[in-house]
Amino acid sequence: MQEFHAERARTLLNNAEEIFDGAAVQAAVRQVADKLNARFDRLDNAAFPLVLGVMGGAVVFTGNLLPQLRFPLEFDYIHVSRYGDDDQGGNVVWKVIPRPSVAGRIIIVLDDILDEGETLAQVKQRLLDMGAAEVVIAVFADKALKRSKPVKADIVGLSIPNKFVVGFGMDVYGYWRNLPGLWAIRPEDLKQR
Ligand SMILES: O=P(O)(O)OC[C@H]1O[C@H](OP(=O)(O)OP(=O)(O)O)[C@H](O)[C@@H]1O
Ligand SMILES: Nc1nc2[nH]cnc2c(=O)[nH]1
Repeated sequence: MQEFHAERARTLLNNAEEIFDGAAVQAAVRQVADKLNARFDRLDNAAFPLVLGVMGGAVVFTGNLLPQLRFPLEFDYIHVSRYGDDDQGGNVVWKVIPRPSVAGRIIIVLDDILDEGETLAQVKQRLLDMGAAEVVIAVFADKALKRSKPVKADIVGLSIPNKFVVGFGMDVYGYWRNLPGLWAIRPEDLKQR
């Protein structure tokens, strides 16, 4: 079990660079909401989508986005972790799996970040295997990588550089999910670079 130290948290943040401030973050969430509303907030749309937040990182994005969605929806969550308290991904660990009621539904998956894409690729495949009719992926941030990813997001709030970021739900070693903006951690402060 990791020990937490307030001083370490403050040092990580002091060395970090803010790459999107709170206003830019909120504008990005609004853009995601606009795109989802354009697709689902229509009188001729009989679909009743199930919105699934991918915990824990999506908690802030989800909480900011949901009140901006104007169409009838159901909300639920799944819980998946690939990074744990590390800054590099490992195996995808399912902590809460989707409920069987995903079968036949249009699912809107919300996640904070699409990085290497392993997490959302597995999430999407699992939902389709369980009989989901369609999976629409909306991410707050899509990280620019030089290689291709195993899954694409349908809706992206921000395209971000290839840096390890924290804030707006994202953590470094368990710290700083609570920041309103997005910060890039100084590479020298990461365990694995
Ligand atoms: O595209 P990938 O390289 O697979 O990474 C993206 C995933 O990493 C983060 O989750 P993490 O495993 O850190 O768990 P958390 O949501 O609890 O922060 C994030 O929330 C995504 O789900
Ligand atoms: N906090 C955080 N979690 C991630 N998971 C995948 N990429 C990232 C990242 O850049 N920051």
